[in-house]
Amino acid sequence: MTREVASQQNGSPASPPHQSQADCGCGHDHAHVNPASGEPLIQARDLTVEFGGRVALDQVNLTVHRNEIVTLIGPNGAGKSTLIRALLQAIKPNKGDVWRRHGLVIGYVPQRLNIDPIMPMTVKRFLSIPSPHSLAECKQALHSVGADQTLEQPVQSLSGGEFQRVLLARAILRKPDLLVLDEPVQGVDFQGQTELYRLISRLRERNGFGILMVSHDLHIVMAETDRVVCINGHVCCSGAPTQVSDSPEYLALFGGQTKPGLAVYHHLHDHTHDGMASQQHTHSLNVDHPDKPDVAQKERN
Ligand SMILES: Nc1ncnc2c1ncn2[C@@H]1O[C@H](COP(=O)(O)OP(=O)(O)OP(=O)(O)O)[C@@H](O)[C@H]1O
Repeated sequence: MTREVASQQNGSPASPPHQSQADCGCGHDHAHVNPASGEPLIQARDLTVEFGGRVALDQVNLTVHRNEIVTLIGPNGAGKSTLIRALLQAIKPNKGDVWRRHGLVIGYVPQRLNIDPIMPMTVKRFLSIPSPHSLAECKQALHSVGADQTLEQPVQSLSGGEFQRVLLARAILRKPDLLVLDEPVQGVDFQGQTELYRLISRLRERNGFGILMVSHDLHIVMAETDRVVCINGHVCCSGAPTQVSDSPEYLALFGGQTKPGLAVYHHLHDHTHDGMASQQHTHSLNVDHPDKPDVAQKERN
């Protein structure tokens, strides 16, 4: 049995969002406030989306605050992208609404971006589509994502990790309040994924963005996430990563994918992993040999 989402008020989109004082761990997504979080930026309220009479999202509630990272997880076809599109107002919900803070600016990194392989385009040019930006701004944005060297390169020549960083730089150039990232580590190897998630976390720290991202990853992403919302047409459960990973709803959906002997932990140290074999260096604690990992510290709270 799934834990149902607590219904939030059905006010107009202009009315202030509901907000509770702390993450109570009840599994409901009723705007749990991380101590580090600030004001609500965006809120889905009882969103229902149907395609041809088929329900893709059923009364989904979700809030993202300034300075917090919320990760959406769920199996294929669970409605993650549909929820993102509804929040971006790219599709109209059949029921419910989306509340946005007045003047909210969103930087969006889509799941897919098809770039014409025939038409070479430098990163510099790519960053100025659709809005022009000065060279200094482009350089600064690339610097902030650790991709300075790509400025003059054709976009088509970038590695998966470089491309995702450039997409992030492009989103940041909008000076967003909220970053929405639909699977930001696609096409990136394991080590690169970890580094990208840590970069996203640093961008939040530096800029105070609210960040909403979609991920298929069950372990690495949790290390850099304040709140996980697990959806499968509806919100199955939500809360702090360790709460969600222990919940029966999460285990019913993902339990089979969890590698034996691995548990979620928060990545508290600060180093790069150059030279480490990515296959051997997982970012999960080996619970069979808890003394083994020298780079991990299990979350305690
Ligand atoms: N434009 C559309 N027309 C019809 N059905 C759609 C449309 N967009 C999404 N769907 C359906 O809605 C459901 C949710 O799709 P969605 O892409 O949101 O899932 P997802 O969780 O993002 O999946 P994935 O992890 O595979 O990307 C799926 O059954 C999908 O087929």
